[in-house]
Amino acid sequence: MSAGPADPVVPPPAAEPITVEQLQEKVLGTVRPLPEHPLPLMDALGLALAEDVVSPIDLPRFDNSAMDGYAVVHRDVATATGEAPVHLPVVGEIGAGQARIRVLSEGTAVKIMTGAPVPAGADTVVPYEWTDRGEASVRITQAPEPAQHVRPRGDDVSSGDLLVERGTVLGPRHLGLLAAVGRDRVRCRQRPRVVVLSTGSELRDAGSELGHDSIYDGNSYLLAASARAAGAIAYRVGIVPDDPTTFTEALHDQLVRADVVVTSGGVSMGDFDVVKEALAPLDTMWFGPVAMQPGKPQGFGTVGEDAVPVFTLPGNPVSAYISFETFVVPALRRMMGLLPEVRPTVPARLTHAVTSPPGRRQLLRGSYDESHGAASVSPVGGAGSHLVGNLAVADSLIVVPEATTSLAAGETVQVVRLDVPF
Ligand SMILES: Nc1nc2c(c(=O)[nH]1)N[C@H]1C(S)=C(S)[C@@H](COP(=O)(O)OP(=O)(O)OC[C@H]3O[C@@H](n4cnc5c(N)ncnc54)[C@H](O)[C@@H]3O)O[C@H]1N2
Ligand code: MOO
Repeated sequence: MSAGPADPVVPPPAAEPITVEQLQEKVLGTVRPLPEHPLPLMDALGLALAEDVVSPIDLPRFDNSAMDGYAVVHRDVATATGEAPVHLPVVGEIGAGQARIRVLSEGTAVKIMTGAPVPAGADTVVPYEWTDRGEASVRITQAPEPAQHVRPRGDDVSSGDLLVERGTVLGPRHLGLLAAVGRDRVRCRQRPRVVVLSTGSELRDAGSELGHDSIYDGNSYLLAASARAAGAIAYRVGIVPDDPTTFTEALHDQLVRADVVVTSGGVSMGDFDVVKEALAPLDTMWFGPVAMQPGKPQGFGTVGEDAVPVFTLPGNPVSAYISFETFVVPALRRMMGLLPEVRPTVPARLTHAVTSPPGRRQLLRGSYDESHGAASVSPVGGAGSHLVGNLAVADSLIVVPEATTSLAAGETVQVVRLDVPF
């Protein structure tokens, strides 16, 4: 039997895409909440509180004046009018933080400033506007109500009150309250440290010269800024060329300071897809397509002794960004103890018709508007995953479900609002 022509190389069958939810489940089944620590208040902004905070003191801490004026005994001034003013000797002055006079005798008045402690014996404050502002003696021409302009101790917060509940996401007002009762640290889950690596031999740093075939590395800024916006600490590592050994070394160098690693590029079908080449042999990593657009080629798993979660996002900028929002943000929120983990969608009326390929959930860039009552969303630019100009203008993603290939203007769609806290 004579030898025939060599058998053609048959490529392995393409992997079946998994759904967005399946990859989210894989991610959330892997990442764990980070440990809790007492953190300085300013570092706790945006984090979930990991303790119930009970007030150790009353607020106001002492009866204090709500006005600049005179502290008096109400009985002494009850009859004061313009026609029949009351005159009282002034025994001194009490400034906020300068309360040398602690007791007031009947038949006298003491100057008092807003916030200063009302002396024992006094029960009412007469504002300057109802007096002649006398120094040695004061003429009072209007009678206040009993206890008027006195802010009583414990009126706002009582010692022992539950001030901020475990799980509350701390905003500026919570931090203000916690500091007001004397807390300088609170227990929170620590922020994840996210290392961002951009791969691609075509990449150059912003600010440097471009060659005829090079482009600027926008993704490391896009992803590091997204990590910071999600509440994480971001380390933007330099560009890694398309060389698997260099990539593996760069990755392992970074693991020591990473709770999460995010890479961009090198995960598709190309001849230089460095990330896939370096990590696909690990049985702790998964690579495959996800039924979404942009963001089809994805990889996720863990690397190193500490099993650091690694997200290998596609290099196209819009794909990288949408993948980060869809898969990395829920992981970061799980680590920080923030709920919900996946950003919720809201309904809105579509202003223009759109089309979409079958079998993939399309996430179209959109501009959301609720200024005219009902919520609406307009598509921004095309669907191409290289269109960063459009991405910067968009504030939302229009969700076109997998089985839908077209939507008419006026239909209701689900929208991911990108810039609103959740
Ligand atoms: N034969 C096939 N080719 C491609 C497929 C496919 O299924 N079969 N999928 C396409 C899809 S979808 C995507 S998304 C991309 C993903 O490719 P990679 O993750 O391997 O990314 P690269 O090839 O490295 O880069 C893609 C694109 O993005 C630019 N890029 C990369 N990094 C950056 C960066 N840091 N800043 C700015 N721009 C970046 C890069 O220059 C390329 O233009 O694969 C398709 N191909
Ligand atoms: O799926 Mo790719 O992520 O379209 O650009």
